Amino acid sequence: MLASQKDFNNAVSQVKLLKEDPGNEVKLKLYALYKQATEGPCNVPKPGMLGFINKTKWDAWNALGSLSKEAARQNYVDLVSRLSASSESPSPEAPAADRKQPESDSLVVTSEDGITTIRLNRPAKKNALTTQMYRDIIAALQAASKDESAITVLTGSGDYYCSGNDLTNFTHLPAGGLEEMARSAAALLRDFVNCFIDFPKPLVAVVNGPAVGISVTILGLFDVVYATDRASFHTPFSHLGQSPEGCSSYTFPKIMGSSKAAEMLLFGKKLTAQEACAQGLVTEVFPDGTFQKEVWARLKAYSKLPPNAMRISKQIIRNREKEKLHAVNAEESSVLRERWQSDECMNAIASFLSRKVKL
Ligand SMILES: CCCCCC/C=C/C(=O)SCCNC(=O)CCNC(=O)[C@H](O)C(C)(C)COP(=O)(O)OP(=O)(O)OC[C@H]1O[C@@H](n2cnc3c(N)ncnc32)[C@H](O)[C@@H]1OP(=O)(O)O
Repeated sequence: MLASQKDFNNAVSQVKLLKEDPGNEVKLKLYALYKQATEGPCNVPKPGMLGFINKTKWDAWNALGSLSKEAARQNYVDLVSRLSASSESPSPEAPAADRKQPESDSLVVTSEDGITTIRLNRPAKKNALTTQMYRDIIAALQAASKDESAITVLTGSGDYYCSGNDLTNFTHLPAGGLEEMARSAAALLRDFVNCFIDFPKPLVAVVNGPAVGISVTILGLFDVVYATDRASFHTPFSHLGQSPEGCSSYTFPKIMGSSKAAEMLLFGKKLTAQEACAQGLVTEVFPDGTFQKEVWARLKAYSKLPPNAMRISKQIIRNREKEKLHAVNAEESSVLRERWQSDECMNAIASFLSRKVKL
C-alpha cells in the first residue's frame, strides 16, 4: 500500500527534526520529491543560468518526469525514514575503525589518507563476485558515501581485477526454483548498480588486471578508470546467453560510439588496456611495474582537494543523467531476469562449470 497523506505530513515534520544535516544532494532529492508529491510534474519555466540554485532545484524536480504524486509521496516517506534511522545510529560519519566490516573476507574495506578503498579479495577465483560480495559492496558504498573520505576506490587483489559474476551463483537454486533465483538475482543486480549510479563522491576504478563481465560494464558509471597495461576488458554476454547490465547498453555507446560498443556487447570483443583507453572507457594506462606506485600517489594528491567542491561537481555532471540511468538499469535487470531462465544461458553456465568452455 502506498504512503497516505498523513504519513507524508508526518515525514515532512520529521525532516525538521533530523539531528544530522543530510547534505545538499539529499536535500535536493527531498525538495524534488516534495514538489512532485504536492504539485505533480514540474510545471514552471526553467530558471536562467544565473539563478544557479533555483536552476539546480528545478533540474531535480524536472528530472522526476511524470512520476505520480502518490509514488513521489511514497519515495519521500521512504527517504525520510532512512534518514531518521541513520541519524539515530551512533555515528553516520564512522571512522574506518568503526566501520561495519563486510560479512565475508572476500571484500576488504579500508580508509586512509582521505581514500576509502574497497578491495575484491578472492584472488584464487580471480575475484569472481559471489552473491554475498554484491551485498557487501552495496554496504561498503553506502558507508563510504557517508564517511570522511574524499575519494572512493574499487580495486582487486592478485593478478585479476575481477572475473565478473561468480557463475556458481546460478547453481544455488532456492526453493522457488529457477524463476525465484532469477527474480532475486535481478533485484540484487538492480540494487547493486543503483548504488553506483547514486554514489555521491568521486569513484575511481584501479584496474589491476583483466576485467570480465559486470566488472567492466559498471566502469561506465565510474568517474575515473586507471588501468595497468596488463588489464583487458571483456564482456562475453552473448557467449553466456546473457545480455548487458551495469547501464552499459546506454553508457558504452555514449562513451565509445555505437559500433565499437556493439562489438564489445554483442560479439564479446576483448579490448586491451590501450584500446579501452583509446575508446574512452579507461582514463589512463600505466606500465604494470609502476602502476600501483603512480596511481596511489596521484590519488593521494587528488584526495586533498576540497571534498565538497568535488561532490558538487559530480552532482552537476551526474544529476542530468540519473533518471535515465535508473530507467536503463531497471530495463537491463528485467531483461536479464528472463535471460537467466533461458536454455542458452543455462547451457553456457553448465559448460563453464563442467570445464568444457573457458572464455
Ligand atoms: C546477482 C547476480 C548479478 C549478475 C550480473 C550479471 C553479470 C554477468 C557477468 O559478469 S558475465 C561474466 C561472467 N564471468 C565469466 O564468464 C568468467 C569465467 N571465467 C573464465 O572464463 C576464466 O576463469 C578466466 C578467463 C576468468 C580466467 O582463466 P584462467 O586464468 O585460466 O583461470 P582459471 O579458469 O583456472 O580460474 C581460476 C579459478 O577461478 C574460478 N573462476 C574464475 N572466474 C570465475 C567465475 N566468473 N565464476 C566462478 N569461478 C570462477 C575458476 O573456476 C578456477 O577455479 P578452480 O581453481 O578450478 O576451483
